[in-house]
Amino acid sequence: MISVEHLSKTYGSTSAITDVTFDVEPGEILGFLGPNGAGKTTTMRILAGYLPATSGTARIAGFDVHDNSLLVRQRIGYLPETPPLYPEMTVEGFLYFVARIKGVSAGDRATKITAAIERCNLQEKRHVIIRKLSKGYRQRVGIAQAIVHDPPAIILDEPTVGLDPRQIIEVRNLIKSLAGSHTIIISTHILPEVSMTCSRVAIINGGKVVATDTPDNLMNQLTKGSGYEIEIEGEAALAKQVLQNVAGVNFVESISAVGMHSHTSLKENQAYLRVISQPGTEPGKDIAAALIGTGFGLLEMRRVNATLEDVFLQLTTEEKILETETEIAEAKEGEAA
Ligand SMILES: Nc1ncnc2c1ncn2[C@@H]1O[C@H](COP(=O)(O)OP(=O)(O)OP(=O)(O)O)[C@@H](O)[C@H]1O
Repeated sequence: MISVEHLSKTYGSTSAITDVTFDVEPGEILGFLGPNGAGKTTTMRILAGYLPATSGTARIAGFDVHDNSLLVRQRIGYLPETPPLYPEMTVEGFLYFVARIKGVSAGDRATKITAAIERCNLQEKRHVIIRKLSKGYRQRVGIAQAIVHDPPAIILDEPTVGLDPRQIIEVRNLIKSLAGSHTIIISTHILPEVSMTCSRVAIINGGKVVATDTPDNLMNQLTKGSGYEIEIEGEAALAKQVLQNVAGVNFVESISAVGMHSHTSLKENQAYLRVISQPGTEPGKDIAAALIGTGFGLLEMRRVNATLEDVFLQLTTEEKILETETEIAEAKEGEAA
């Protein structure tokens, strides 16, 4: 339904996005996740036909967003970061206006507007002037204007920014209810938004897509992934040696009480360890047996799964670390010369 290939955009000498490629299947919700300045809004605006790309192509429902921008605009609903609302219009008046410019036939307008109002739970505010609405209701009007012509594809740029926690839940539920019958892209820098709402995620960083997969697959692929937190009685250094030799164990590290998910205060001769297991392995039983078999007291052991936050941090910070290491190496070479 949405197909993006090798899309790049430069603003003067600033490269906003580089070689962005991804697809969104019909009925899917794709989370376009990235930190501030990653290139999310630039990509959303190109997809919505509001900004020309420097190179590459984007197609929605088979139409090129640049060559057929009018046809594309009729087939998408777009909620920009700041919804384009007319504050002096009533909710219903505004939706009539949008339905007309989106090409909804006069005979269909009343039905489609009522459907959008009901879908966005705006019945009570139908005749209220937009200026008088709270931020949460305005956002719902923003979503209503994006769906009023019943487009197959919906593009939402940071749809929950500035909302309070209750409004955020309402807007997320509304977005989820649109999936299936619509294909949706949500751009966000908020991780929970993606794991709660989206079936797939594309992570963008520094203008490049660094991963595209389901949240679960991304977490499974994470090398520094799932494992166990263990509280032992005995010497940490010795326990680490024992655990390093257990099959399925990737590495072992000592952690402080603060690093434990649930912690009690440590007594003398007690330690907390984190064991990271190799992807696809479950060495829990062998870890417990190895510790007890070598005379350690096993006070607590719990499984800890990688979170999307871990994936996100790994994917969006790795390049920086490499850069820094290169910089350090170059600096050292410079010093030696
Ligand atoms: N009109 C512009 N002129 C010059 N540079 C721009 C322009 N718009 C965006 N940029 C730059 O392009 C890059 C990507 O910006 P973009 O707004 O797409 O990121 P974003 O992921 O949406 O960020 P945010 O979450 O902060 O909105 C940034 O470095 C930004 O400074």
